[in-house]
Amino acid sequence: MNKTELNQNKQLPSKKERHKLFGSVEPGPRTKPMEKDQMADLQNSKKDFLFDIDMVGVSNVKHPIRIPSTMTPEIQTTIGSFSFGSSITQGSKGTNMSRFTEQLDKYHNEGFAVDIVTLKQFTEELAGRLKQSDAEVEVSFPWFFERKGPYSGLAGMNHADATIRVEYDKETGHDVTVSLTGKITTLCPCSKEISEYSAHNQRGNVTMSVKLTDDFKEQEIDWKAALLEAAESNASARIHPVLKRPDEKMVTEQAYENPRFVEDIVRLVAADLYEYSFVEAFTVKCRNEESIHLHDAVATLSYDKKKEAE
Ligand SMILES: Nc1nc2c(ncn2[C@@H]2O[C@H](COP(=O)(O)OP(=O)(O)OP(=O)(O)O)[C@@H](O)[C@H]2O)c(=O)[nH]1
Repeated sequence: MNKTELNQNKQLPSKKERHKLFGSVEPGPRTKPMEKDQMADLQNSKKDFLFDIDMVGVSNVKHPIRIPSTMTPEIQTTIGSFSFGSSITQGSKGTNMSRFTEQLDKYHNEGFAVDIVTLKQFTEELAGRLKQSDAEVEVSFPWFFERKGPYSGLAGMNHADATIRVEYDKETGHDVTVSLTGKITTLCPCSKEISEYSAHNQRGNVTMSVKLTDDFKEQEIDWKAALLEAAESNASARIHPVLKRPDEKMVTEQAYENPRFVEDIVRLVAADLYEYSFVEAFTVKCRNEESIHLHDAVATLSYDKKKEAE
């Protein structure tokens, strides 16, 4: 049916009358100032407000961002979920929340590419804008990468969940922690050992949180690709978007030849992170979605190379 054939016989009241019908009322008298400089500024009141606050800010801010990558696609537009904050002292009532998103828009207008150098600059500038001695910014986003079938070479897109967290303090400088959750295939070693045929397998979620060394250079290392490789190269098999039968055979056999418990995964991934010179400390978690249970199998391992050096 097209526009002219539609039967529109109902006589509706005007939009203004409709709003009134549903409860809208005439605006009341305006007694408070409209000009910014005459408005009360509660958040900037100075008094003894009992406690310092560790962090106050905004979270769950969705924004388009550009992500550079050494894997294809080399630049991608994706959606970042941001949180911003800073501490405030006992003497301040509140922070100026509009300044977080105001700064985000400034960077957006300058073509915000979310890399570590830019985020460090962003966080330091934010502390200045807030007139605080510290600030923190965290952004999480789905990072996409091309993956080819091992035999056919047919490509498709996979993704991993990435997070960058930058903490800035006027006294101590920047601390950067990056995280990546990649998905892998694991095949149960116990099931393989005890069964006449087959072995059950799982989809594993490997989350690596890594504190970067102060001299980390992202022009030399793509941390996303490095963490993904740590997870996938230690798995029973990698996960692929496109698999033809020869690919499927290869992936199935590879998983059977490389059985892994959840404990094996966290230890093997930890070994790779230990060898990465840009990693100062790390936590590895693996959560296997079990195919023979309704529950998941989980393991966590943390290591701090700085403590080892002490
Ligand atoms: N501090 C504080 N602000 C809030 C809270 N809830 C909402 N707001 C925000 O207060 C913001 C406006 O505050 P400011 O950023 O201080 O605005 P302003 O004082 O005009 O901004 P400046 O000119 O930068 O000082 C709005 O964006 C609201 O979102 C809250 O719980 N605490």
